Amino acid sequence: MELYIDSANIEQIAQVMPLGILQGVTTNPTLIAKEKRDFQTLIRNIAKLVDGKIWCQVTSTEAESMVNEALEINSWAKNIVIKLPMGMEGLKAASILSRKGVETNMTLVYSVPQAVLAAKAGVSYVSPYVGRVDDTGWDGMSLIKEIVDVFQSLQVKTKVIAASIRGPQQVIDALRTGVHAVTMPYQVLLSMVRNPMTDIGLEQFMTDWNNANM
Ligand SMILES: O=C[C@H](O)COP(=O)(O)O
Repeated sequence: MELYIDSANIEQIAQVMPLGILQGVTTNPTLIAKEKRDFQTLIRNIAKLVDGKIWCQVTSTEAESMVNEALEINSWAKNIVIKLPMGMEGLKAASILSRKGVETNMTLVYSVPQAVLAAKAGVSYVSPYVGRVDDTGWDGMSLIKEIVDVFQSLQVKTKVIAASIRGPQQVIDALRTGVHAVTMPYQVLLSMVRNPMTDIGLEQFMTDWNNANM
């Protein structure tokens, strides 16, 4: 079971990595853009905080440029791995990069056929978007389950990382499908940690402890 935080925010990442429960960080161009910092500097700084992988997406649109960009990003730190967008160019780039031994993750996966093609291109991970599928009126979790089942029955080595997660229960539902990994936003991770009953219980313990005349 691999868990990642879906964030490019240094403060959030610095807070959660020491928990020792995450295998790394996933980013995307939207998350990077939100930080309003120099791309390379930001990724290098995140890489220093992360004991694990930092997934960084290329923004080029043609396979050849995607490959060059991926190789450049990949050279910034040892733990940086590459996200490619699903499509003809992404598949081409994935095939080239996998032959070069660069670890890749095919993102924006919305169907089992897309996941199968990405696996054939040699990606290490596919990222189906649970929340965004739900937004369209379809069932994101069923998509995850179908991809996991097809990969298992075909003995495909590519791992499935459930992305676009909107709440703690979705993390658990995704894990119950047999998915290899889940990436979640900071707020979802906090919601998994916290429970009002835990807070009430701890407050009671401390009150009783402090009131005791020992
Ligand atoms: O990069 C993939 C993200 O997990 C997408 O999540 P989002 O739908 O919350 O933007």
